[in-house]
Amino acid sequence: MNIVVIGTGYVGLVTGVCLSELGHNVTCIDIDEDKVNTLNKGISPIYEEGLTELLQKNIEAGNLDFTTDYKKGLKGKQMVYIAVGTPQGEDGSADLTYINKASKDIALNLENDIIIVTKSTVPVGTNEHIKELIKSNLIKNVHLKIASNPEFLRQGSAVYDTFNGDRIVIGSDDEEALEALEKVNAGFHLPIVKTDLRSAEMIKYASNAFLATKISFINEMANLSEKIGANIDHVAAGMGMDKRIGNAFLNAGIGYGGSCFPKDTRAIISIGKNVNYDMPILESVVDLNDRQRGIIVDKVADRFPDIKGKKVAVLGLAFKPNTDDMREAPSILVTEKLLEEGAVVNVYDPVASENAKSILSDELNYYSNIVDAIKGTDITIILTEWKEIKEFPLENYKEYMVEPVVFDGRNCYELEDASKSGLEYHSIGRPTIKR
Ligand SMILES: NC(=O)C1=CN([C@@H]2O[C@H](COP(=O)(O)OP(=O)(O)OC[C@H]3O[C@@H](n4cnc5c(N)ncnc54)[C@H](O)[C@@H]3O)[C@@H](O)[C@H]2O)C=CC1
Ligand SMILES: O=C(O)[C@H]1O[C@H](OP(=O)(O)OP(=O)(O)OC[C@H]2O[C@@H](n3ccc(=O)[nH]c3=O)[C@H](O)[C@@H]2O)[C@H](O)[C@@H](O)[C@@H]1O
Repeated sequence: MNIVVIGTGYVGLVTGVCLSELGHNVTCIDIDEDKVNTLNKGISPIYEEGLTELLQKNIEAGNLDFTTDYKKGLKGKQMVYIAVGTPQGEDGSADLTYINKASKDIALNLENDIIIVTKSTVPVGTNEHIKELIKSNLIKNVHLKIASNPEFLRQGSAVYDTFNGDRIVIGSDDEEALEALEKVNAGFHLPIVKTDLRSAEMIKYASNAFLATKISFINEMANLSEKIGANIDHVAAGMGMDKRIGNAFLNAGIGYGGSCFPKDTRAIISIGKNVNYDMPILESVVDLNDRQRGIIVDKVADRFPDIKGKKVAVLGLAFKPNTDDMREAPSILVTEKLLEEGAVVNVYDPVASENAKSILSDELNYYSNIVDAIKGTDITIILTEWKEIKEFPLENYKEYMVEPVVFDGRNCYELEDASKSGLEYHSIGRPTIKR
């Protein structure tokens, strides 16, 4: 199949690369010229395991190329995937500016019949809107079909998830579009859920909202466990063994971040508002998550009422491990609050530091390894559970810090190990270890 993908962010790039790996002929279009030039050289602008290898292999094989030119990109293609961003608007709803612009640009450059496939996460009803928008701006009398194909990949394991996902969802009110998409995706050998347009759009929001709910739920249990002397690790393990609950997504911590859960939970609440339907469960999920992000700073303030002049190391800046993405990362709020209180803040992240520099305060001191970041500090705060941080020996905090007090926002260490290490160790939903 000849395919064009609009947008080379996480989703567009991974989709384009993986479809080319299946043997499809793929062109990716982006408005960002620098990105397109970099990609044509085989360099990935994002950090994702396995992506660069597949990118280079398929460019060399002649299956994959990148352009800013819609006319060239769309020429002779049978399918156009839309994978541009749908960020959070000011009122919490999904901002469709990029979707609208891409749709108009497709219409103004399209010269043959095409199936439009929406990969971006869009409010229910948007696919119909996209089709109408393209139709009303067409320069040639061509035939359009539309399908929704929401994306479920996780950052940090995007390529793996694409080839090993639990399901592929395709929604359309057109049987031929469903069949064509089923064929395009056949090479992934994954279960395919076929449904109508609106249900497919809703599956995406409902899935993200449910996962976010699971996280806020376990965080609420963690906060209570801490107050009544229970250990959330044991509670989650005991709950998760019940197959009806499942053990995934029960890691308590400082809340969910990233480019999707925060915006998608707010967007679905806004979808409800549009039809006068309140969503009290999701309102609470969002509210608890907002509070959870600040919980580690509250713990520091309880223990050290005045941190002015104290040296603090922050380990992990990305919103989760294995990505350099800083969108909605808890490190934004935490470093801001620490600096506000007058602390001297050292930071370390294995890959997100460069991105962090353009987002976080210039007053932070960046280090290229954990030992240098914690040397001479009074407090260490862990915000991202990178493997390297989880495997960093506990004895080292005692050796390099002035006073070894560690606040672990991701429960990286076993409580039993922490209690043997001679540290003062605070974590989430577990008893504090005193020296
Ligand atoms: N990031 C993720 O892990 C996931 C994201 N999604 C959804 O996928 C969509 C895309 O997300 P990301 O890839 O993270 O977005 P992103 O913001 O990283 O990238 C969007 C890309 O689209 C390009 N773009 C914007 N307007 C354009 C236009 N008119 N023509 C051509 N290119 C244009 C931008 O230059 C950028 O490269 C969103 O709706 C998101 O909710 C869904 C699942 C996972
Ligand atoms: O729509 C999207 O964009 C994507 O959103 C999430 O993927 P992602 O944001 O990349 O990362 P996750 O691994 O889901 O983690 C999201 C946040 O939840 C937090 N989290 C996750 C799991 C957990 O048990 N506890 C927890 O606090 C993570 O630290 C992170 O901040 C979903 O997992 C993907 O299926 C979906 O496609």
